[in-house]
Amino acid sequence: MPVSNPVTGPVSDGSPASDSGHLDISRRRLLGTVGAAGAAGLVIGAAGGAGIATAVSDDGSVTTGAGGSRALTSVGSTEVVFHGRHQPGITTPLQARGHLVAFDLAAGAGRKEAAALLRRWSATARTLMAGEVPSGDTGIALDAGPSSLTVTFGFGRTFFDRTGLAARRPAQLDPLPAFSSDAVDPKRSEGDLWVQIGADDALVAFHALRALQKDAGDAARVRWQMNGFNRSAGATARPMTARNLMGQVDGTNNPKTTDPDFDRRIFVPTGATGAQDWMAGGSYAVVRRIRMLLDDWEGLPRERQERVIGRRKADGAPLSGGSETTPLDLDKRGPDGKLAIPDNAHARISAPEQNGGAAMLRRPFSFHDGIGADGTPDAGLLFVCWQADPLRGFVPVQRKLDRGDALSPFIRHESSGLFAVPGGAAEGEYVGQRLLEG
Ligand SMILES: C=CC1=C(C)c2cc3[nH]c(cc4nc(cc5[nH]c(cc1n2)c(C)c5CCC(=O)O)C(CCC(=O)O)=C4C)c(C)c3C=C
Ligand SMILES: [Fe+2]
Repeated sequence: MPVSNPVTGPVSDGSPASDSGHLDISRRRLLGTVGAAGAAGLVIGAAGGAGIATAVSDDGSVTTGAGGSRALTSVGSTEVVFHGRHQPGITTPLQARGHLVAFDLAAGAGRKEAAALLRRWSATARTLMAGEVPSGDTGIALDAGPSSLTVTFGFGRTFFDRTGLAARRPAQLDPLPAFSSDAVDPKRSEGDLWVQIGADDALVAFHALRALQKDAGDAARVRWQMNGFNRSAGATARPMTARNLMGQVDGTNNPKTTDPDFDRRIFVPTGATGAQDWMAGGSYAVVRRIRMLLDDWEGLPRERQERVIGRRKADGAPLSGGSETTPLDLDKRGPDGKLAIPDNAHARISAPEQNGGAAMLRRPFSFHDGIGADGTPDAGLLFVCWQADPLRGFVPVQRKLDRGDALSPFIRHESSGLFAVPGGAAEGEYVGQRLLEG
């Protein structure tokens, strides 16, 4: 039976490898132990350097077990493929844990050092995503399977000057406009290089973060780092759209991979010319750390919270009626003659039909970095959105939200980044090779 995923839309549980390179085994029948799997099917042998054993049950599901003696739960066994047309971590279903890290190249490091770094990083990402254990490993993730680990690499505007590649910098990396409601800290913004790590296990995610930081060596140093989370797989009775820390169902109206125009909106086409040629199959990520003013938000009665967004809190259904997936009826009026979805409601203002069709794929993590001296939580959304061109995605929508979104009094954009995320690496290639060696 197909299930719905907040990022990719309906997901078939029949095919082992989906469009997004996700070996989709997590939603199939769980196998308790290799013994149980063996009764149902066949242990087909070891995969990877960690002595991982894979079991196939009679319904075709695949479970991977550490050491061959014990099956992992399906959360641990799910593997996302590193190589492909697009990098992983864009259409991959939201993971429970995330790290966003920006690096600056070290003084004196240029194109040659950057190429060597991307080669090292790609090799590490491929190894860890396959659940293999690199030599000299820290041991942090021993016993765990790949756990849907993804690692995604991007280049910031400043990377191109540092590497002598300014002529190949796409215009899409021109700085985002300043928005009137911004309270952006430059030290926690932008960066030469950006790495997004996601995994369904916190140790697996941290393990990848450590390995990549070590790989950076003398070539690059961390500029900023942010840690995020989402709901764990299996926490709800059925797969459903995620909630954010305001308690809203968030992600409903994301573009779906099955939409006919999905690729055109999210990925740079093959055949792109000029400075964009190396970006074929790539995408642009806008990253915003958005603090939620939770005390103020939680002081609002539920009905007012719902009018701020234009959707019901319980199930995410539009205030114009229907269920979560019913399209917004922006013209519908209540018995009092007022618009059912208020004219400053967040969902109305951000809807593609209000923005000349501008659309983006939102793939955020929540964050919580402790309680401030004033007693308020430093918590909110690590908003990450993907598009083929930020000027036809994030920018027009944020311009409009900036002018009159009912949500604005309850949030604060505290940092910002824009990164060119090249297409995925083919077997034997590293991410960014077409730029760095082209
Ligand atoms: C500029 C882009 C956007 C920012 C920044 C943003 C921040 C933000 N959003 C929520 C909560 C929700 N957003 C929802 C919908 C929605 N938001 C954007 C864009 C930005 N949001 C878009 C394009 C859409 C889809 C609009 C549509 O097509 O209908 C929703 C409704 C459910 C959904 O469709 O996801 C919620 C809830 C927060 C809390 C937030 C900043 C912290
Ligand atoms: Fe939103």
